[in-house]
Amino acid sequence: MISRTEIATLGEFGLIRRLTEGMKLKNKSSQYGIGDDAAVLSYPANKEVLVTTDLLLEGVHFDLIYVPLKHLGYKSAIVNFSDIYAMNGIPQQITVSLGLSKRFSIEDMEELYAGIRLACEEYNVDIVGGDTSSSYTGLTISITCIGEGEKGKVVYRNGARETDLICVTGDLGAAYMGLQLLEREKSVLRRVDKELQPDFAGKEYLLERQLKPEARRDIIEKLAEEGIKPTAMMDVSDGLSSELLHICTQSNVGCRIYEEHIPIDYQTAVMAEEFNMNLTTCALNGGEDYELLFTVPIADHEKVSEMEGVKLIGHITKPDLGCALITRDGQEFELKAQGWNPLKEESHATEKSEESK
Ligand SMILES: Nc1ncnc2c1ncn2[C@@H]1O[C@H](COP(=O)(O)OP(=O)(O)O)[C@@H](O)[C@H]1O
Ligand SMILES: Cc1ncc(C[n+]2csc(CCOP(=O)(O)OP(=O)(O)O)c2C)c(N)n1
Ligand SMILES: [Mg+2]
Repeated sequence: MISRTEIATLGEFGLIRRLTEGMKLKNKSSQYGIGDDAAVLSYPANKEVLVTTDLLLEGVHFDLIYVPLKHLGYKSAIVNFSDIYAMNGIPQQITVSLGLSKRFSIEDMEELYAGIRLACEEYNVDIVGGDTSSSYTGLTISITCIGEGEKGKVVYRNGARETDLICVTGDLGAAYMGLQLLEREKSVLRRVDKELQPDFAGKEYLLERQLKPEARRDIIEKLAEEGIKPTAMMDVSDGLSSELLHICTQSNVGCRIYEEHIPIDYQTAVMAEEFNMNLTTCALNGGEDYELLFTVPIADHEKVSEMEGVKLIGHITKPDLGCALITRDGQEFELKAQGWNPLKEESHATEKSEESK
């Protein structure tokens, strides 16, 4: 059994020391990291500095019944890197802020940090600071990521223009099916035998996409190599429909995407069938794909259609045509943002005192 040491035995500073032991700064832009009142960063004049932040709350964004802490740490860092790549930038530093309840031991935090540190090693990012405090309500993780973009090369959500092509990387809906699978096994295990291990054979890809997603650094590198600067770009965290509507609203354009071109993995399709769910709906609204959605001028058609891992799914239109999906049988449906929304009624957390009323 893994030993359990109360966080109180080390205190805040002891814990921070333990978690950040042996960390070395890798990037030139990281002048000074952990240990003072603020980190010191230094970016050259030809770079833009990009800043993004994400808040992850236990029970809202993750469930520790089926998410190992190391995976959670890895994913918390990755979702921030993904936002920097979505600006056509390169992540350089993160700060990590934690709210911890008494349920968590030093060993738990070491696991979480092992995941964060692994992601930082793989993506060449420095951890330069953070904050640690106690919490009454489980685990809270907030990561801020700082990245660099080349002046004139940063890509916003508002640059899509009529006739541009709409591209998406990888495949969609798998992380969502992974979550459905884990939720199903959780409720089955609760009812039956605690010792029984669920059988995930043939569904590994879905679990990997939910538990250990990657950010598309490779695509950003390839676009640069090919000399392509997307006109608009964002990452798919809440679902393709929702993100496409963001791009179209902010760019004041409409769009047409084609059901038959939406990239979906075989395992996602099998799982949707098993759950009796509409596959296209899952791919459009599932979320947590952390793929890149971008638009390019029609002149780049040949280049993007030859890029591995990139699919053309439609095109940008005049704003008055609205945003629509063309189904396999040629019908047109208005795109709606039905993606995951932590603030919508059913999922909006209720105050404990209100619940007991
Ligand atoms: N509480 C907040 N205060 C200020 N800005 C916020 C807050 N929450 C979100 N934003 C900003 O709103 C914009 C959209 O946020 P969001 O939908 O969360 O984007 P993403 O899906 O990329 O994380 C971003 O520019 C983000 O920084
Ligand atoms: C217990 C649990 N509930 C819900 C989800 C699904 N989920 C968590 S984060 C997320 C999308 C992104 O979250 P958000 O707070 O909107 O991040 P942002 O778009 O701001 O980056 C989704 C679909 C999950 N993985 N686990
Ligand atoms: Mg956000």
